[in-house]
Amino acid sequence: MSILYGLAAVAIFLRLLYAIYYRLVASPLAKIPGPAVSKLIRLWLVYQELTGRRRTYIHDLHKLYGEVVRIAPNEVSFATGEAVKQIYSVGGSGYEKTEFYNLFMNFGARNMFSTLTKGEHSERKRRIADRYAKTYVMQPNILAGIRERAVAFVAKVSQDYAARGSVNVYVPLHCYALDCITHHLFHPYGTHSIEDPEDLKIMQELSYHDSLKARIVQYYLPRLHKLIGKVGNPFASAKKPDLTASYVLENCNNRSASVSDHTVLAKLRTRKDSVPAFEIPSECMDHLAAGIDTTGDGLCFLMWQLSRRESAHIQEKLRAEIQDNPQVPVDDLPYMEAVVKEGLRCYSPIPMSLPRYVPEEGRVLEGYYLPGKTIVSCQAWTLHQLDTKVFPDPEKFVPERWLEEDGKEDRNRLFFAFASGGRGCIGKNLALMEMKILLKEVYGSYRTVIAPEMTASMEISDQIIASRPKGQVCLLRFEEIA
Ligand code: HEM
Repeated sequence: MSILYGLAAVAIFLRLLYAIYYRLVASPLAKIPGPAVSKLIRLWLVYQELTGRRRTYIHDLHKLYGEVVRIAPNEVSFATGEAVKQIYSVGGSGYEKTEFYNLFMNFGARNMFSTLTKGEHSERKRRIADRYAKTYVMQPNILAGIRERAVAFVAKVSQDYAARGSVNVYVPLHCYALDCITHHLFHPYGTHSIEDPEDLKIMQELSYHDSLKARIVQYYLPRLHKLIGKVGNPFASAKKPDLTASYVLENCNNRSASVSDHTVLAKLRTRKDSVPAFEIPSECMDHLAAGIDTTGDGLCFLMWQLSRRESAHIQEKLRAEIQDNPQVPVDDLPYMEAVVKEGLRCYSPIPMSLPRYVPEEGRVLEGYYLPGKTIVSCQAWTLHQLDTKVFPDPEKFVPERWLEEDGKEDRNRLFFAFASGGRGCIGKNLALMEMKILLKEVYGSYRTVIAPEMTASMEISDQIIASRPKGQVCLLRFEEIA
């Protein structure tokens, strides 16, 4: 018996030795630079994810090892424009998504964002893409809906400022993003969370969740997640967005017949032939969630940055452009465009890596052979900073860099805030118009500065894929321009 145990121990030892040899030496990925620990085990990367440090960990590895880094035994991170093109754009939608995106199913059903394969994705995208096309978003009735919410935002902040001497813009900005996306999805049943305390609860439920750890456990250990969820372990219990779910289900199931023709829901309903009824709430819930924190946090970081002392001249320049061109559409203001783009470069609402599988046959990328099913990704945070020839002083907020002709192509190639290719952000045009219209309403009439009592951290805090200001408080003063 003891001989058998001995043989088993030797077999396990040899197996382990071979695994180490394979990962460090024989694997096709062995030549890719990276720390030995990453080449040997995924656990170190998972630890970074659990502690909300994946983005900065990968970024530091890129600074140390260069544009291509092996971050786990079967995972490689890239930071070049060529990799962006190959991974996310070639063949329309690029490489297939990994199971990570299962986390974004809603009500047990898939939606466009969480579909893994190209075929399924393009079928879903065809159903609704026109609702987010630039020409569609630029229609007067759509823009009027956004402007109406921006005016409500300004009314709310000026009222709160008069009452308290500073405004925590984190709250009304997320309300604004929620009200805009629900207008696009469900008008006339969009939320009015800027003014209505009941709708405000939906924003609070969505924007103050703390589910990072639970979702990492759910991704890596789905069975354990289910099991320990039953005994109320905090690692397993991502808080369910019940109010939001009820709101979405109510609109999709009970009010759908009477929503306006321009809405996404109306479009989903008219294509009954191709959209199974049970998938409609999942799709709408995804757009609602995708539209709130991204635009809300992007605007929050941007307004904070514009309110800092060192940005005073930028704010003045933006205000001058707005005031000198009252009749020019916001989308045609070059400095506004540069300010928004620089905001999204410095504070990408989705700064994390977007994982994809190398196709079965394998691929050569940036000179390295990658076998099929290797996980590859790029992250906006690194693409926007690593190459200092393209982005000199990358940590500085300099909108002017986007106005220079020299190097324009390279900058645009590395700009990844909305990802790119067929699976890039469908809400990009809507989000950009929301941001620009709000900035015009605010900075055309107000000067903002950081309130002296502002002590909350504006450090970027990573969530499962998006990021938000760590303190979730941003106190600003609003001084009316005479
Ligand atoms: C500043 C605001 C926004 C940013 C920075 C942003 C960024 C992104 C990024 C990086 C992706 C790709 C994610 C991935 O591949 O894992 C994405 C996808 C997506 N975004 Fe946005 N987003 C923003 C606003 C919005 C809004 C307002 C909507 C409203 C509908 C939206 C809806 C979506 C959807 C549905 C997808 C999935 C597209 C697909 O799979 O084809 N986003 N977004």
